Amino acid sequence: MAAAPPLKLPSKLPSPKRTSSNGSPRKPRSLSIVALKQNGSLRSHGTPGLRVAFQGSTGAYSEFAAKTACPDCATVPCRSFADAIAAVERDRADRAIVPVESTMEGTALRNYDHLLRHDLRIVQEINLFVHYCLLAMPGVRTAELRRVISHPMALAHCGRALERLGVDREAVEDTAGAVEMLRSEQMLDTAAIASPRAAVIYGLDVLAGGLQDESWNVTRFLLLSKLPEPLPPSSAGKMKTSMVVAHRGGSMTVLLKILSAFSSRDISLTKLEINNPTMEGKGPVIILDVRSPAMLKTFPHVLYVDFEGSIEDEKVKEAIDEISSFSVFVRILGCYTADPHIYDLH
Ligand SMILES: O=C(O)C(=O)Cc1ccccc1
Repeated sequence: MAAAPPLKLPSKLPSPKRTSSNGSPRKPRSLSIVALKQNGSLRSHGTPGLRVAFQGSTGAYSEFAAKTACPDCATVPCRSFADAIAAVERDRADRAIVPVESTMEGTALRNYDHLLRHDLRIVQEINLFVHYCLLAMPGVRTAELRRVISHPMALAHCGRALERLGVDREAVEDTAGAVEMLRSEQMLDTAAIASPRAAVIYGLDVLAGGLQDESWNVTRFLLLSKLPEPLPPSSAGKMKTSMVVAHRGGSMTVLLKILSAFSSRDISLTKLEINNPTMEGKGPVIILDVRSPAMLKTFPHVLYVDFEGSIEDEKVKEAIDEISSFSVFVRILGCYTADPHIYDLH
């Protein structure tokens, strides 16, 4: 895998609006949670009662992102991201939300892998500032800590702070799940890294805030749907398209051809990530070819490409046709309105 280029959100979003999704950044919103039981038909983002599945427990960052994207939705906690996808596939949720990249760590390839194996489409993106706090059981002091637990991304984003603390690190499924675990097992030598809101929800003490190694810490989430949605009107804002290009050899040649197809038509790329897992001794990338009959295919080389424009634009169609003619596999992952905001929920 090529080194993941950090997301350059400041330059992509010239004057990002740090927006509180509820108009009051400090006040926790009450979240409505539904169990994984209901049946229902597909609803659009704005519809009250839309069910959005996320990986984690109540208070996870993904849940905040879901509430930001669809303020009136009911969130559906799931044990894993695979379960969140399954919830949508089995109509127990209308959408799934997934963190796919962060300014500090680049692309979360594991989550992309899940996305590629299923027939879901990206229908919206959400950029969220992520602030991490160190949370412990009431009364516990920092000097008493031996261990810190959290989601792997949170542990990675707070590496320097954890080194200074000199504690063991343990990865768990999600940040809020870590807080829940502290609470239910009454752990007195362990802290969790999670949001200030998780501290309020679970009644823990905040021992420290701003734990992330870099203050500019934005995570990009994608909202996924089972069925295609009508493209938003052009008045809704700039459109963006995500696609995957997979092939069996000559990464550099394919890369140059892709760049040429886009640059010759003046189409701006907002993401370009090369994934060559077999070069690291890992298995190939598995992608569902959604054309009929749908089938799983394996590829040693994959490129994730996001660009400005809609699949209905003539020049975008031409670029995709040109790329498809290079004996590569192309799948459009979604076409959606580019999010001009960076939401701040701390
Ligand atoms: O664990 C969570 O709370 C999540 O939603 C995953 C995550 C972790 C860290 C940053 C963004 C999302």
